[in-house]
Amino acid sequence: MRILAINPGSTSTKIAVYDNENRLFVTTFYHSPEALSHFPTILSQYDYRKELIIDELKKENLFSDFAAIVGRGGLLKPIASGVYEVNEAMKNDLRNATMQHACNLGGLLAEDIALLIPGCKAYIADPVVVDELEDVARLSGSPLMMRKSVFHALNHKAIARKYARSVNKKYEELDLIVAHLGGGISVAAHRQGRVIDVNNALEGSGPFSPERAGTLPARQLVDLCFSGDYTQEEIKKMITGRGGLMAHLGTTDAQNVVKRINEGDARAELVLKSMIYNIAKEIGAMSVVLHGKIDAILLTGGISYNDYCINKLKEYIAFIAPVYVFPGEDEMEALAFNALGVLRGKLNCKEYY
Ligand SMILES: Nc1ncnc2c1ncn2[C@@H]1O[C@H](COP(=O)(O)OP(=O)(O)O)[C@@H](O)[C@H]1O
Ligand SMILES: CCCC(=O)OP(=O)(O)O
Repeated sequence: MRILAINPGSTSTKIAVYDNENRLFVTTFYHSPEALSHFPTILSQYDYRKELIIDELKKENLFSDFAAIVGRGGLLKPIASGVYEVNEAMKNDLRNATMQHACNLGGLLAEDIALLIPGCKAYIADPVVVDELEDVARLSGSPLMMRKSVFHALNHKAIARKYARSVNKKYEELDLIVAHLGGGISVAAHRQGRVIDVNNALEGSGPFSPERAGTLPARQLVDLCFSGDYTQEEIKKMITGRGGLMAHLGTTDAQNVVKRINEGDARAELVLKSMIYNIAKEIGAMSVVLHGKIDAILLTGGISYNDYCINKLKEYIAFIAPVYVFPGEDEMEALAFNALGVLRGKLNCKEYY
């Protein structure tokens, strides 16, 4: 059975073709800020990304009899972890999502391309809105504002399961802290297979990241909003897209920041150390959520490739639990294997409504 997995990210689109468990092909299209600047919204990037995918598959002679196409799921209503068939309700919510992120294109692209192939199914798996929060984690200090579960659910679950397999345990038997350290950063407490607390990685909570501001001082933010100096759009960009390393240092590339530190840039050193310090604090917070009973801390995402960052982070957190590093992500395989599980009747396919 052939599966096509599609993962649209803020700066790239990844695709992979699987024949059952065997990966036949994987590639990443990188989209420069200039290339994306022509598109006023995420949705308007749709045709551009779709053509790239189809052209590449045709070029590789891989545009064939896919049994299923599975996309990274977007900013839908809060839902349970699992695989969902793309349907009208989902497409409608993806098209009209108030929060913007390229993953909103995953389900739409999967369905549109599946329609070109007779009998081909379209799914999403573990979208960024997987919500398993405990009730106590949902309240903020204002009844007008609830905390939301928005995070790298697909990679968190894939890495947690991979670690569980490596110690011959089930994910559902373990208490873990997982930190995805990418363009956005999410730190979660996984208690026996459920993500009971996590920072909202997209909308301004938790540590700052290469392109996001994380939690900001609330009163100063209010003053900024009403200063008349910034539009609503500009303030939103300060929170997501142009916050964090980008705001302080003009780059979202953590690798470049480490290079600058090695060249003696003291400002770069302070900012990166502060980002790491804030990640460590969030991991500490999640250790309390798990009552200090933690089997392992798992670090993943692109920044986990970097020894400077990982070593500095370990200096803070190593006392909490053993730390394991899974650089990059396992999202493409997780997407494909989730689709295979459904096609083989081993996983339940859920309905979105
Ligand atoms: N070897 C590396 N050293 C330091 N940072 C890295 C390295 N490789 C990737 N990164 C950083 O990881 C971040 C992107 O992580 P990634 O997981 O690819 O992002 P996303 O979560 O947006 O998919 C960028 O800041 C990038 O510079
Ligand atoms: C939490 C939403 C998904 C997300 O932030 O992904 P990236 O870090 O890849 O932009």
